[in-house]
Amino acid sequence: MTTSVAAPEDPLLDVRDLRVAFEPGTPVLDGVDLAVRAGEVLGVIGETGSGKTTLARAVVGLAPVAAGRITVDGLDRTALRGRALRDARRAGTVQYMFQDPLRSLDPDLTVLRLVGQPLAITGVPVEERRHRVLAALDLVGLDHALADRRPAQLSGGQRQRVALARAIVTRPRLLLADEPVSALDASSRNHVLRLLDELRGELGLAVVLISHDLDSLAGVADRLAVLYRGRVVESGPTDAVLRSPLHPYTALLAASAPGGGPARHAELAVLRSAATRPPAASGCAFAHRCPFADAACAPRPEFRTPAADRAAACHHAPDWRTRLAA
Ligand SMILES: Nc1ncnc2c1ncn2[C@@H]1O[C@H](COP(=O)(O)OP(=O)(O)OP(=O)(O)O)[C@@H](O)[C@H]1O
Repeated sequence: MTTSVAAPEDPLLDVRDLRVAFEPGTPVLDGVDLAVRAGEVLGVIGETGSGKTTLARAVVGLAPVAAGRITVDGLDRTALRGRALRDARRAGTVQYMFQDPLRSLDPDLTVLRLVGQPLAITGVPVEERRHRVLAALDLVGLDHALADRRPAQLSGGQRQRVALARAIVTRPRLLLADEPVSALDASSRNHVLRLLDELRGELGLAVVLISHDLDSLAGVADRLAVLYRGRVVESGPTDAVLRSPLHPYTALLAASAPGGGPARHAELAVLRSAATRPPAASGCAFAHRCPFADAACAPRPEFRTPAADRAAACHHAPDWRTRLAA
């Protein structure tokens, strides 16, 4: 079952039919497909518990993959074991920026040591390490004078940049940034998002940008994947997805975002009007909350636009909007 759209060129990250379960029989990710090209930012949005962090952790080998395939630059990472897995991790091709830099950065280490850690692991000599750390600090706009400070002596925005410098110091091909701006004020948030945008161009990075906040993604993500209860319910170019959502859940997210306008408020009222029922074990993941759900929603849904650049896991994707207007 496929609910996302493969990028037109060979993707750098290709996730197919991914299933992750911490307990048997209760998948946290249930048949996720997504693809990201080099130089592209894919925004992954979804409410709390939808599986965003688990998706990123699965890509870096930190979550139990029950089925499916994760390919990075042509290498099937789910097939790696033992030494091959260790080597792939140490190579630093894929970097994961943790959600909370205050907790993920060792409080006892200086910025120089923190950012240099991934290089130390790969055996880069001290002098070269220093040189590359300072170059990474330049890239993220941090003054070299901060190199001797520890995390507690930095602002939230500076800490987030240290986390970013640490993530790019190995010159990765793929960066998974998990809520990189959620703890920041508006000005630092814009700064870090702009930085990510520049870095993907300068380094040809493929970026998976995870957020529960549509506003943070709207300005920087080329495409969006909307996660709901462990499934990608909609994917496509950001502007198109936000302008005319194909899935009622995406419409609910878009209408709830600030600046929706009166038309969106009316839509929101309808979308929120459905009485919530217990979720069904099969079929559409959103049916229990959807005002348009009917018997047609019992099989697992898939809809694609004729140009195949957008997809939605909704049987009613072509017609629910007309019913909304009726
Ligand atoms: N190690 C684990 N063991 C058991 N269940 C887990 C584990 N990690 C995550 N989960 C469960 O998987 C589901 C998805 O969690 P995940 O952290 O991926 O969601 P999320 O979308 O990133 O949420 P948030 O926006 O709150 O960070 C949740 O129900 C969570 O309780």
